[in-house]
Amino acid sequence: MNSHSNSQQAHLQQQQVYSPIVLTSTHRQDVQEKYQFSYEIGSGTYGMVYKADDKKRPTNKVAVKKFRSTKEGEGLSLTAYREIGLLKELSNENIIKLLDVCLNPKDKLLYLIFDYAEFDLFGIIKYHRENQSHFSDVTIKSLIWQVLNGMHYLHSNWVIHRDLKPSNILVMGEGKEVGTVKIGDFGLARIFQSPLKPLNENGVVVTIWYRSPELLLGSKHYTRAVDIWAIGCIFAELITTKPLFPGKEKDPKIPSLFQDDQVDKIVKVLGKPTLEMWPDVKHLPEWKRISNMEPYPNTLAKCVGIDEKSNAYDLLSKMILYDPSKRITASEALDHPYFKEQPLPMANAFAKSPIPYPHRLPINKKKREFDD
Ligand SMILES: Nc1ncnc2c1ncn2[C@@H]1O[C@H](COP(=O)(O)OP(=O)(O)OP(=O)(O)O)[C@@H](O)[C@H]1O
Repeated sequence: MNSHSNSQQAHLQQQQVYSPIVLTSTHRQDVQEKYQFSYEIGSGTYGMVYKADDKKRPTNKVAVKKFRSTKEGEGLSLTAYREIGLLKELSNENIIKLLDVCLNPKDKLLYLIFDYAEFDLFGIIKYHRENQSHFSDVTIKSLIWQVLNGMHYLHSNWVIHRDLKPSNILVMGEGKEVGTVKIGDFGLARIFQSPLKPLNENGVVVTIWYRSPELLLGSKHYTRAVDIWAIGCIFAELITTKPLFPGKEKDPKIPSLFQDDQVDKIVKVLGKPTLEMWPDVKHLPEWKRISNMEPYPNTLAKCVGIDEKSNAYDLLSKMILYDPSKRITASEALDHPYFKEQPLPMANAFAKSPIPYPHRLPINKKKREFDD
């Protein structure tokens, strides 16, 4: 290739990278003009979540996620805006609908507007744990089937969630979708930050309980298998109502990212990973740290309290598998005999309406004004 075509190509590449993104008027709208804020319902890594009404369709409740500003002077990259635009295109019965994107001219913050879901698995599991009651088999199966169905859709569209946990698994509380699972927060981890840090810059704790062993051992590559591991952990948690691997997070001031206690919790349930079961583990940066550990037997069935010969155990053990390349995929899991035997999964996971769990409350138990 001659130098002329080389420079032309470089110019073209530059155009591709720096072509201006056209922010439509919908993006630049004042959120308070479009949405009537009720109160704050929670906060997480990225900012606060509010319950609100869509002023044009007041019967429609929405959840508005207000993103914290990034460091002084640092806006969101064009790539981030483009990716958010792509998330708006995603649509499946088991993922939460991103309805609108607002760049608020007043505070210059980004707001994402989602369908409102009355419940999430964090609250629902907590309710059962505190009441010492258990989920029925049909509820567990319906919840896991729907999570896998939403995840299969995301994975087929090249979206890896990366931060799946009970508070991100929402459940609709009313209307024709009552009892339906909606996966929330998908795509955000990649756009905004890596969830590898135990504590983010704003001091919000990021849970490591659902983190896969390959990430814990230092892999920098996110694959679909990290989401399957998290779903496996949530499956076990639904059965027992207790987290399967509740590791203690390390003090973030300690420089190493290696989470000893989290790894320890996993090894004590699944046994020590061997090169036979996971040949590629030897390439992971932190492999040395576990290669000298004592061997343990695999006690997963006992820890979860299910029969080793059951289909439920077979599926669970294929999700919570050390080697990510051998871990079951979402599409294979949906085809597993567990979902073909009675009771069959249902669209309303709770098989009754209204769903008998406490509704979301304002986080300060009193109405909070949007701007205070
Ligand atoms: N669409 C929604 N409808 C109703 N509640 C929601 C919706 N999206 C999120 N929430 C709730 O708002 C709260 C805060 O959510 P958020 O996703 O910001 O944080 P998180 O999941 O607790 O933590 P992280 O940000 O680290 O993932 C959670 O209780 C979550 O269930």
